[in-house]
Amino acid sequence: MSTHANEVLLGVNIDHIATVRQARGTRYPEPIQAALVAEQAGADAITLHLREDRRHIQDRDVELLRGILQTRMNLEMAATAEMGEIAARLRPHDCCLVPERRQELTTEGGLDLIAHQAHLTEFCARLAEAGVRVSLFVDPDPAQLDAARAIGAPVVELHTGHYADADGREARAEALARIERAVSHGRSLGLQVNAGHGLDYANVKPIAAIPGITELNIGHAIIARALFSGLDRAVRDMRALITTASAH
Ligand SMILES: CC(=O)[C@@H](O)[C@H](O)COP(=O)(O)O
Ligand SMILES: NCC(=O)COP(=O)(O)O
Repeated sequence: MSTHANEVLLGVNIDHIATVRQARGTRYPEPIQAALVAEQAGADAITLHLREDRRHIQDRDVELLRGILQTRMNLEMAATAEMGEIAARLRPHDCCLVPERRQELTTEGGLDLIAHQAHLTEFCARLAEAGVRVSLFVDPDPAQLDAARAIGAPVVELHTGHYADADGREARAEALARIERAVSHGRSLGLQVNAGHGLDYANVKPIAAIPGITELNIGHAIIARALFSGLDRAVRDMRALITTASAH
């Protein structure tokens, strides 16, 4: 676990260990083993996305990890009745509510909090009652952050996918500036502001350097690098990049 008070925290997303397992229906690779290695290598939390279609993480993974993790479990899920029941039963430390579309390859954007404000207000209240800290996965849009505040969620995670996918320096700088403004706006509303999606070894530093950002959730790039350098090394290398960037 990190000890520096201002250090940006790293949540390691282990979904794609399960993606490889599900590709063959084997018993390996084991996401539980990955989570423990990631914790030992310096992860501050383990993130996993229990998708409605169960394409990677399975219910059994969440159940086993809930009793084993030594850091925090950040469970990503859609705001459906089924997922609400699972979260209320297992009570992960954090629950990040995300949009899901069956045909998507990966999460394509943030939740529309304005369109679903009434449902999400009720959903978040039920999770808070169960002792779960709720985070809302949103685009870096001030109106969405205002809605997060109105809904009563203590945490938001800014979707960094458009920053990661930006084509060219100008587009990347524009996407970064949008995230910087959103962090500052979210903090002014009293929200904890996290970020994630599509972050990798080449693009993480400017995001980690944003003042006021608390935690980055990173999965695909870390698991991909682990194929060649091992998961322990892959987590340590990402941890070091974040630490260096957030120290300046
Ligand atoms: C919500 C988010 O940005 C990620 O957790 C992402 O959902 C990872 O899971 P997938 O790779 O299945 O999209
Ligand atoms: N919430 C973002 C996350 O957990 C990891 O996303 P990615 O690094 O796999 O794109």
